[in-house]
Amino acid sequence: MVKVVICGAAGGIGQPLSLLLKQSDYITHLALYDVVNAPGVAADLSHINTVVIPAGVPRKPGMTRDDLFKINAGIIRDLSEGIVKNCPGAFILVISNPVNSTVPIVAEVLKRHGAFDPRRVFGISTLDVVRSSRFVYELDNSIDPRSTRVTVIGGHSGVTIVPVLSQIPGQKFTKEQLDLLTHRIQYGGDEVVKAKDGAGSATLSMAYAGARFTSAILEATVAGKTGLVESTYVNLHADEESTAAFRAKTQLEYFAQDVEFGREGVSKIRPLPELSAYEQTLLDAAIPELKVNITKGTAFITDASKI
Ligand SMILES: NC(=O)C1=CN([C@@H]2O[C@H](COP(=O)(O)OP(=O)(O)OC[C@H]3O[C@@H](n4cnc5c(N)ncnc54)[C@H](O)[C@@H]3O)[C@@H](O)[C@H]2O)C=CC1
Ligand SMILES: O=C([O-])CC(=O)C(=O)O
Repeated sequence: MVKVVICGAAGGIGQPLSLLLKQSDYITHLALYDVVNAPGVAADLSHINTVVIPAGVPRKPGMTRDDLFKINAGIIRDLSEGIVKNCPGAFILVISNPVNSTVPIVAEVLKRHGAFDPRRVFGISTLDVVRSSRFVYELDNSIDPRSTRVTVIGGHSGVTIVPVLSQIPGQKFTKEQLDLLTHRIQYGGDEVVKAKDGAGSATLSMAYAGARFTSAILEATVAGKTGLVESTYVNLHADEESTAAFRAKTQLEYFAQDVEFGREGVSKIRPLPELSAYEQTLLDAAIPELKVNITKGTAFITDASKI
């Protein structure tokens, strides 16, 4: 029996995401919940394998993802409490923004209850990867977006999104092209928010990205497939050994990076790919911003006076 629950299922992302996940071979029971039936109050939510969370408000033009913190932080905290109560061992896949802060909120709630396993909590940053291969293809039609996976590291907002375009085989982008691509990838979400003009943010592309990520998790955790890799925002203690040097150097506890999945969720966090000087500069700009985002999420649970 493999139960998956979507919290915030009535929303823009939740609806198409549920349609895509209904086609999964691995899910025997897909539960869809919205506000009133969040896990904290639902009775039948034991034995949940995976919880996908797109609950919360999306941006309007002119807002940053961080502007959503005021409303979404509390929603994520309450849902996390519900998860602890009903299905503490579930894999938790967070879509709700600001992902850089909402993932630490989930972790801190779970820690409070002694239920935190860093291998099982993920921020879904797959949309940055999807956008990267699409935008690269628009610039160079000889690159197939279906088979060209761009590693995106850092986080999921603005300057914290660091696409590692130098790793694309045979790429020869000029500085001008790199600037253009990087900006589009970092601010692709803003482009959509602006185009929707008050009607929300990316929904169908996020549903696609969310279904792709959830499917990879299920293939690894349920079907035991190996070798599945996605860039995702995780707590670096999920793989103490591989991340020790990076944590010591940056003092970061959370970071998006290529992660290999296994039966328990994270099986390995891949080492950072070799970065060009251009990408190193992007990473240097991402780190302080990430620290602020992470501290804000953590403090929301541990010491609200710091926010
Ligand atoms: N990680 C990513 O790459 C992306 C993240 N997002 C984020 O996903 C979130 C959802 O976006 P949309 O689906 O477009 O928004 P939406 O407003 O269409 O839907 C949100 C849903 O959450 C529900 N909800 C609100 N409070 C809740 C609670 N306490 N418990 C359970 N459900 C609750 C609402 O009733 C609604 O059904 C936003 O925060 C948005 O910024 C959006 C696109 C990409
Ligand atoms: O930009 C937003 O608000 C939604 C999002 O995370 C994205 O589209 O990448």
